[in-house]
Amino acid sequence: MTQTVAVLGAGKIGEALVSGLLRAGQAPADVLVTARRPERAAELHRRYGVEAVSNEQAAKAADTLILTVKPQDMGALLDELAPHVPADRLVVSGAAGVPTGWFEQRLAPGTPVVRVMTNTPVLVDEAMSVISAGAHATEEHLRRTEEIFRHVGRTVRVPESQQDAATALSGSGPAYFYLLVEAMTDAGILLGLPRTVAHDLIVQSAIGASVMLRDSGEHPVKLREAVTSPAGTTIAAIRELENHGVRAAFLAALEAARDRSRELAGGR
Ligand SMILES: NC(=O)C1=CN([C@@H]2O[C@H](COP(=O)(O)OP(=O)(O)OC[C@H]3O[C@@H](n4cnc5c(N)ncnc54)[C@H](OP(=O)(O)O)[C@@H]3O)[C@@H](O)[C@H]2O)C=CC1
Ligand SMILES: O=C(O)[C@@H]1CCC=N1
Repeated sequence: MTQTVAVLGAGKIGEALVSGLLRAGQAPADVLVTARRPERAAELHRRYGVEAVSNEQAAKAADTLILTVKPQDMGALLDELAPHVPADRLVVSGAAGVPTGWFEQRLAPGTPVVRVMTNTPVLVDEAMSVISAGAHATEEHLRRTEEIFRHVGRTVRVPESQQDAATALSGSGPAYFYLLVEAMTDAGILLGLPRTVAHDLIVQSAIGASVMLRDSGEHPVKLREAVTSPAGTTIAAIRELENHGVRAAFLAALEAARDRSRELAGGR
């Protein structure tokens, strides 16, 4: 990796990407960051030794620009950035909802744009990053993007038409698991366990179940069946989950997340 990468709007996701790039061997001199607040810029410089520059300087200096501001801040960023981005730069957007066409309309004709939906496990190198090409992005641009995001987890390519669904599933996905852990810990307390014990039991069960899902190659139904003994405890719980419509709640919830991602496309 010898190309310069700039992370514009280095908040939670942007900082995790900077950290991943450096751990993968990219020299701090080849990584630029931008921030809205001077104290945030200083913090990133202190932590990682990377140079904090203006958005305009980043646009002029970096081969790849990764935009990690919130969707609602993307309009202001593009107004500032667009006049300074040469058409041979690769622009990677990490924002939920915003289509590549929106960037293409604001950048010089022919500028390659790639859209990525990652997730917060990027902080522990276990991200799921979902990648789509815009109209002018070639195989080489997709590979460059994959190379960056592979340092912090897995990558998968999908057509851009599937990005709002991917945002609902893996972009927001970690939040659903945290909610589940929270609810199950409360249940443990209801059953008389100390909070710390309940938390540890659920977290380790979640880790064990996740590793089995990833490594066994078995369908989740098979894995669940192996836990569910005839007339046993698990089926008693599953009856209640079905009675309370948990499966239907997930279908409705992910539809709502997908719809919100679509709405963000028009919200800047
Ligand atoms: N959080 C998540 O789980 C996921 C988020 N995403 C997407 O990633 C993006 C970033 O999310 P996240 O990291 O959580 O958000 P953060 O708010 O942590 O990071 C965004 C950063 O951009 C800065 N910023 C805003 N405008 C500008 C500007 N014009 N120039 C320079 N910096 C600017 C903000 O500054 P300030 O600190 O002053 O606000 C902030 O530090 C979003 O688009 C989101 O849709 C994608 C997948 C998962
Ligand atoms: O909630 C959000 O809008 C962002 C995008 C995916 C996860 N967090």
